[in-house]
Amino acid sequence: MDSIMVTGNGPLRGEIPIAGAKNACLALMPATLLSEEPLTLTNAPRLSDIKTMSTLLASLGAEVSSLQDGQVLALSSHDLTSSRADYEIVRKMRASNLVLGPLLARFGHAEVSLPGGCAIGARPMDLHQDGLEALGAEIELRDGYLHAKAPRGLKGAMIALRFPSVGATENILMAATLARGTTVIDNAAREPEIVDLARCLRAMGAQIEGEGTSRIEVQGVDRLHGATHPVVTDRIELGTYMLAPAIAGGEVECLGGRRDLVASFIDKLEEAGVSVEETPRGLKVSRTNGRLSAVDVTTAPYPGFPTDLQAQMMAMLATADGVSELHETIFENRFMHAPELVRMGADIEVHGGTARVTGVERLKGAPVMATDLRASVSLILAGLAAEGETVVSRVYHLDRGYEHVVRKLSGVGAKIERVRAQ
Ligand SMILES: CC(=O)N[C@H]1[C@@H](OP(=O)(O)OP(=O)(O)OC[C@H]2O[C@@H](n3ccc(=O)[nH]c3=O)[C@H](O)[C@@H]2O)O[C@H](CO)[C@@H](O)[C@@H]1O
Ligand SMILES: C=C(OP(=O)(O)O)C(=O)O
Repeated sequence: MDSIMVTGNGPLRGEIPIAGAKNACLALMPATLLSEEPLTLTNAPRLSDIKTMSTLLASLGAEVSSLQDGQVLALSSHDLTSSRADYEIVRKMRASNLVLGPLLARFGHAEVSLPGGCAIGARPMDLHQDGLEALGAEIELRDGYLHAKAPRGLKGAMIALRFPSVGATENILMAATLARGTTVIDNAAREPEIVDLARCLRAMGAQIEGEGTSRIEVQGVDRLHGATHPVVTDRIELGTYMLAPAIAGGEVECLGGRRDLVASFIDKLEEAGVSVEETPRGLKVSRTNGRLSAVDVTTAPYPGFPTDLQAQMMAMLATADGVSELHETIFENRFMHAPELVRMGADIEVHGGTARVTGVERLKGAPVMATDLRASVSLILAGLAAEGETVVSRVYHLDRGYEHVVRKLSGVGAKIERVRAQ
């Protein structure tokens, strides 16, 4: 297995282009299942998760072509042959569950393997299931698969989510586009990826209002048509690279970055002493003077502080002056990076959903192991300012969500390389 070697070598300078959002693209791709006509996605990120979703869609009979070095995805679901999402693919990536709503809406039945938990938490699908059942689906769990059918078709309904789940909102939203009548999703997730999905569905002919608020209303239509849609900027990749100069010092412009995508995250950066400036091309981040200050962070659904930036933020706070508390409220087991940061000399105590980080002057390079996607990149960020060499193993987690990480970071002066497995 490949690993990444980083050597802390001082301030970073230059620009980093930010890719299209993994989590938006993973919801947009299954939207192809809703229409017989082609869907083209531009600004797609080049990631292993996107390849996994392509494989899943191809297993259902969809055609997926990757054009322009992977930045354009041409999808067609004209001749679907299967409505079964197999365990062998679903187990590799939880977002595979996003084919459930579209398949059910298009075919009136679907069998989707239950993804199961992952390193960060149990991640059940009860909200997806309850929402689709409210639309008239009958769903039962058999042999590890959710067997869903809607013998009389889907019918619009009032659905109030107990929690604003991103995936459940996406599955219900996609299914509702082809349901008869009006669907209202209350306490809907408000993430930019939901807004992006709604915009794409609208370009395909869906009637949707309220995306980006807690109440989404959908008027079902008989059919959706083809469309071309640009994937929204990846706010998590953006936040990750904004932390590179915050940790290592220097000034980096993140091209394509927008303040509104990461406003609550920027509030915390600024509170810690990082400077963030909007430019015509994106966001310029700099840290020029001295040590950063400790800040407390609580993760929350959008527009709150994203759980997907919590690990990376911890890497920054590991060397801030004072004691920071990080409260993780979305996933029950998302501090797996803490013991690895401790191996690098960080002072972190974890009690349940709270991590108490006492900033140290400097981290020291060490061999560390990534357990999930954001944990792996947090260790790379920590390595940027650590003394000596940090070797991050299990890089396949990183490949799920960060394209060209070595190229992007070495482009701003970091000493980083991928060490290929023998
Ligand atoms: C591919 C993708 O877009 N992944 C993102 C998506 O994941 P995902 O869509 O899985 O996240 P959710 O918003 O659904 O999950 C948030 C919380 O709700 C719980 N829950 C969710 C569904 C359900 O039916 N029942 C239930 O209890 C989960 O266990 C978790 O504790 O949003 C998360 C929260 O912003 C991000 O961290 C992930 O990167
Ligand atoms: C948790 C993440 O992804 P997924 O939902 O695909 O596991 C993530 O992107 O940080």
